[in-house]
Amino acid sequence: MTAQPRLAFEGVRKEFDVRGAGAGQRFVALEDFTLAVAPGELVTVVGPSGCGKSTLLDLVTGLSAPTAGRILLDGRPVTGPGLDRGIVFQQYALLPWRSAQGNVELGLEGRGLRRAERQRIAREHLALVGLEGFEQRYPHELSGGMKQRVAIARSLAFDPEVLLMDEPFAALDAQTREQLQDELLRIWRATGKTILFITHGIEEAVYLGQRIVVLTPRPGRVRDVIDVDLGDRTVGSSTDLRSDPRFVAYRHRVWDALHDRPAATTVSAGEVAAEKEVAHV
Ligand SMILES: Nc1ncnc2c1ncn2[C@@H]1O[C@H](COP(=O)(O)OP(=O)(O)OP(=O)(O)O)[C@@H](O)[C@H]1O
Repeated sequence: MTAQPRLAFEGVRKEFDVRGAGAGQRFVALEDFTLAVAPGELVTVVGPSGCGKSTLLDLVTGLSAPTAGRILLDGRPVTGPGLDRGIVFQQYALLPWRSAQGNVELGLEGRGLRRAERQRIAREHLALVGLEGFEQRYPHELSGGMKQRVAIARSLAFDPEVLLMDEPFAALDAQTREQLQDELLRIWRATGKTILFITHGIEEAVYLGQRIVVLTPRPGRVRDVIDVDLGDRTVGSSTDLRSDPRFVAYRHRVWDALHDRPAATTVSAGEVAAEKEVAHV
């Protein structure tokens, strides 16, 4: 990568104090995490439960600081939270007493924008996520998928440099999840945002990522970084793409990396192999 990365992790390590049994010791959650994410790139991070995926996002949001190493956003060290990073969690975190429009406007308050301007930006972003006509609905009047669309609109409305997504579709049913994956790809293409997407799901990591970072369990280290080339991913052709031999080959490669099998045993792209279903490892 020659241009300056949008987001760079340089030898990031995160330790926690151990409580209870083993108190006084330090627990290493992430070790030597190094990665450069280019502007406009969509990178997925996949790893087993407890490998430090959420810890990694906390570090990028600036909610916690690395024990060693550093994180740079456009070349500047991350030292705390900021509006240059938007985050979407698994739980939608919408305010129940505010409409969809009101929830999206929330992120824009305190930015010195006039009310009419906030309303316009919120409406535009609700339209971007396919919620035109639902602006006045309250969270309890929206489906899980719609709530997550509102959360995505809210994160994009203040125009962050980077969108951080922490298993955003994990709580949704399979069909809604696939729909929102397509929506995310469409939104990503429309906005050109840099996205770091954390997931448990191998298939989700392959479907969305231009690159997939595979983490090892305790401590979380980069086990593999896989470039994904699936040709022209036409949104809406997800069923076909998921059964494409190249897609299946990538799934196997990620599965092997997660199970610490050497790369030599992985199937090559184009090779058709039996499907293994590993939603959670
Ligand atoms: N504040 C903390 N204090 C002590 N240990 C912590 C703290 N936060 C996380 N950990 C530990 O660090 C490890 C990584 O946790 P993290 O939540 O980042 O994993 P994860 O990959 O996101 O897991 P999951 O996929 O289950 O959500 C875990 O073993 C967890 O217990």
